[in-house]
Amino acid sequence: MSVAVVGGGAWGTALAAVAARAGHVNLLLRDPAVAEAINAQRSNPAYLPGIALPATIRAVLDPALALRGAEVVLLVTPAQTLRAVCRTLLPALPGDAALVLCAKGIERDTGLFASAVVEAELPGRPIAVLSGPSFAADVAAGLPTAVTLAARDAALADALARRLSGPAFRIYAGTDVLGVEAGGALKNVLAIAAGASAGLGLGASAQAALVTRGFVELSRLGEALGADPRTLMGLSGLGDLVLTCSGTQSRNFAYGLALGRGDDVAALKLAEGVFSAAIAARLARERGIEAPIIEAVAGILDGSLPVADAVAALLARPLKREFETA
Ligand SMILES: NC(=O)C1=CN([C@@H]2O[C@H](COP(=O)(O)OP(=O)(O)OC[C@H]3O[C@@H](n4cnc5c(N)ncnc54)[C@H](O)[C@@H]3O)[C@@H](O)[C@H]2O)C=CC1
Ligand SMILES: O=C(CO)COP(=O)(O)O
Repeated sequence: MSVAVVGGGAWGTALAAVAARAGHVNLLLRDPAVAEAINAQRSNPAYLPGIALPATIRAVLDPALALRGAEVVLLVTPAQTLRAVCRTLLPALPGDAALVLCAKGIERDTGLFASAVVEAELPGRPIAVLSGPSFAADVAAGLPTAVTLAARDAALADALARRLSGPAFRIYAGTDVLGVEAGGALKNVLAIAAGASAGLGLGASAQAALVTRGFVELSRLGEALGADPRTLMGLSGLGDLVLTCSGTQSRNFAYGLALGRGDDVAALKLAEGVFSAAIAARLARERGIEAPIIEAVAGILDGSLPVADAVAALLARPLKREFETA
């Protein structure tokens, strides 16, 4: 299957590098300087510094050229850009190309996950989602990584998992599209909380409590949205939550850390949780799901809740059972 990747940032470049081991990959991006660096120097210093890229990646600026003959198209731009990117691609997209959605987020204006956005913009296309604990730099460097790819059509998921896996990049196939998306989007919000806790110097015990109680929120909300609990316990839920809450290699954690320390966040890299927090909190509220950590992150980000007050509010919650017994 011939592959094209849309988005030449860290993750798009890393996924193109894996897919390019099995054949030529077109990488569609916007910045001529990045395209030039990839084609001439086999590197992407703007987004993946220090990593040598295979010669089988071709960076392309023209959608028609990039997508010609593509059987699989990976969409790897930030979640909030997905709808606009679909509209840009439509005239050039081969009708039967399978779309693999790799962004982790919730569309802030609609509350839709990526698959619903793409189904609305490009109806009738075969769609899969890919998510799981995987830092772009690790994947591009060939370090062992495992992720989940889900499509409603199980045979499509299996075929895509085979095509996109690499020697150290293991893709587990599944059919729970919503579960994979919910895990990937919600863990970003929770990683901001974990980073803020570290920035406030609350210690490793608080960190563990946040990750654990955060996972309860991810599970409750994910299940209320229709996710299979086993997916949420898997790579794209618990797995990615653990990774993203583990340190500053995560941009969401780094963003929270800066908030906790009172540092400026303006120049930080993309942190998808910033855009998903308020809508995640709203989705929880609308479904009557208790999600105090997600609510706290949303409040910190919209400026209504000082970071220190968020901690006090979480600690002041009434004591309760850890879980209800039948
Ligand atoms: N970096 C990582 O380790 C991982 C990232 N992801 C997810 O992948 C998605 C992309 O993240 P990164 O590549 O890391 O971000 P990035 O910030 O490194 O790159 C974003 C890319 O999207 C392009 N872009 C931004 N707005 C655009 C628009 N309106 N139209 C077309 N292109 C646009 C930028 O030019 C850039 O090439 C995010 O949803 C992220 O959560 C998922 C797994 C790992
Ligand atoms: O999704 C990721 C790892 O799985 C990347 O996390 P950050 O976007 O927080 O860097």
